[in-house]
Amino acid sequence: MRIDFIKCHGSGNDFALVDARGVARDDGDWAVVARALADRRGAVGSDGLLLLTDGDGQHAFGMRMFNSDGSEAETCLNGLRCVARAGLSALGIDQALVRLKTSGAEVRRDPDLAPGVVTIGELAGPASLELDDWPMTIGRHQNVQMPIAGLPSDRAFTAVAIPNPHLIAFVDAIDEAELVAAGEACEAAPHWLPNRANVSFVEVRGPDALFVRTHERGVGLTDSCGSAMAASLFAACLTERADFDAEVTLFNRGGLVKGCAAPDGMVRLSGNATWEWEGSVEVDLDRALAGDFRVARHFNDEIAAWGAVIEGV
Ligand SMILES: N[C@@H](CCC[C@H](N)C(=O)O)C(=O)O
Repeated sequence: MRIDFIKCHGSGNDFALVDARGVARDDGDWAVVARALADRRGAVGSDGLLLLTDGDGQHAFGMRMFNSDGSEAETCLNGLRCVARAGLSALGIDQALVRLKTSGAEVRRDPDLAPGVVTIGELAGPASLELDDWPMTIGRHQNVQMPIAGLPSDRAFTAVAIPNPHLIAFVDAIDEAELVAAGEACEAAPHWLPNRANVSFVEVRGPDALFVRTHERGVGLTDSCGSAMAASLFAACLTERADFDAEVTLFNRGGLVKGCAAPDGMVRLSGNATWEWEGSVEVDLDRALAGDFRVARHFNDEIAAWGAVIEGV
């Protein structure tokens, strides 16, 4: 099967984005396409697959996101900016309500954060602390700033769903091996955490700056995770490391986004949605392999504009 897609990224979290509006395809097939296009040893390579999907009576369009292991996530906030750019542009509108797997989000075109950097604002949430929904069965209904016995780390974690599940620990300095060990313990889907979780270590870099490093569910370490940045900002405000209703810069290995969390759990992010190239690829569904691929267009100006942003970080 031949698939047309755009290779894009939000803050260095990179995706293959497919316009799937009007396309009837099994979820199982999309999971295989995700594994094929996200395979870093394969023809394309990415952190996951994004689908721009049809809207409904309430939503202008929808988004689905598949991790590189083929699992479907409830949301993806770096990916949402990319899907929003494609959806807003396809419909010729500046803002929209977007349908997600289990929730919705508002998106809008924001002023460019730097010359030539297409920028999208998104409002997601409310962030929830209720563990029964994950489910996470650890003998309490919330986990704010407390160690979790099943993890190979005795740090204090805060559990936030937005609505995908995140475990967040504030640290003085990020120990990547420790982060990976905690992430992999969650990836094993232990009996107390059957739906797994994203795990982030966060450094507080002043009253209005956080640095977030994430081991993503279904992927592993990524350069950036938008929902982790949103969940980390909410956790930082909740534990008085940052202020509600104040703008905070959320740095990561891939760049940065601007964020603002409200006490009701709604989190606003504003960041890039950058096109790298567009093309098509042959996917062998039986073997989950991406084969012959052709690039129709490179977006070198956008790549350079984003490059200038991260050079300054
Ligand atoms: N990178 C994403 C989140 C992708 C989904 C996540 N791995 C999960 O399974 O919850 C983001 O930018 O939010």
